[in-house]
Amino acid sequence: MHANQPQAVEINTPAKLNLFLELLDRRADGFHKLETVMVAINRFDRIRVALSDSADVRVECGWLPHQAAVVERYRGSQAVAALPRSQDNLVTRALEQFRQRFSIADGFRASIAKTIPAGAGMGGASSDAAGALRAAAQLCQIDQHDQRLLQLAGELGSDIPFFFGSPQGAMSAAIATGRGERIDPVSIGGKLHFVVVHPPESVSTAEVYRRCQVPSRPSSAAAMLAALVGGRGTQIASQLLNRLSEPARATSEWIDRVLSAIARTPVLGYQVTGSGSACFGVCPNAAVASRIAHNLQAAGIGSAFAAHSVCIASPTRDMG
Ligand SMILES: C[C@@](CO)(OP(=O)(O)O)[C@H](O)COP(=O)(O)OP(=O)(O)OC[C@H]1O[C@@H](n2ccc(N)nc2=O)[C@H](O)[C@@H]1O
Ligand SMILES: Nc1ncnc2c1ncn2[C@@H]1O[C@H](COP(=O)(O)OP(=O)(O)O)[C@@H](O)[C@H]1O
Repeated sequence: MHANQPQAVEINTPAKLNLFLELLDRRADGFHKLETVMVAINRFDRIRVALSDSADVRVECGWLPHQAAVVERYRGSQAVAALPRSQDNLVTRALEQFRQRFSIADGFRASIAKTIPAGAGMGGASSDAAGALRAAAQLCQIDQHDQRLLQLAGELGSDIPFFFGSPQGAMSAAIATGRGERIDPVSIGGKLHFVVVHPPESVSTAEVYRRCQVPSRPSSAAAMLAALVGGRGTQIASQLLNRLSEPARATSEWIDRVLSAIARTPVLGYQVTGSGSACFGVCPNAAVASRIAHNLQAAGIGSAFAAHSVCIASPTRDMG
């Protein structure tokens, strides 16, 4: 280790919402070619990664108190995704692969404090894995935008590269193609405001993709991209699309309940995010988003919160 090398790195890993998701084709390997527009939002897990003299990877993962209370309230009623044990955590796989790929002799210790609901279509596991890889890269003095690192990220999970942000500077939204691993940053004309509702039932991404259908004439994301540049909530709301919403609704009855509750509020438009089960509404501003979140929370359909778009942040060093 060099004298000025950080011992540990921390990073806030954001959740994402899919504003647009269209399926283009089913590939021979079972994955789907898609076009999706994702935006990072201010709901974060916090991950700390440290180097270790013992040549292995260990990961601790737990809910922060507020989210733990939400999970506890619904435990036993419906399947709220449990947090995986260390060996099944995507972060463990990410750090193990990182050690192999970059021939790192040291081991890693990681701890994750979670607030992003699991199995919600908000990308929590992918964001944690991206944070772990970016932190490990910083600890080992490897450039965070090194092509080998991005390649590894894409192999580990389709959504992981989005959470690396852009080497060109601050990025909060992007269009993802391929199976989701090819990222092009998208400009947005201002901060976007949302209300997000996560029902007390998680959904498996693989199960939703198993039930999906590729349309014969897929829609294009072009109008959504233009609406984002304009930054007007009403236009963005009119372009929301999610081709996975039907198979997601068929997988969990909660999704229809949440969507009808959101439909009764003054949101500008609403949709399922990713493969569900969380749904969101586009709001004209922060005050409206908070008021709607408060009312939806009282409706007993899960956990509701206001959110806004954020830039994907850089890891911070800890020399201690
Ligand atoms: C649906 C989306 C939309 O952003 O997000 P989530 O709902 O998971 O957050 C993504 O496409 C999810 O990406 P991610 O969660 O990284 O999926 P992966 O781990 O790569 O794949 C999980 C499973 O989903 C299916 N899969 C995933 C991506 C893709 N383009 N086509 C697929 O068919 C495959 O069956 C795969 O085994
Ligand atoms: N660090 C992690 N955080 C949350 N879930 C994880 C993690 N690592 C692996 N998983 C597993 O991945 C599944 C889905 O991950 P998540 O990102 O929360 O949902 P989604 O793919 O719907 O966005 C979880 O149900 C859990 O079993």
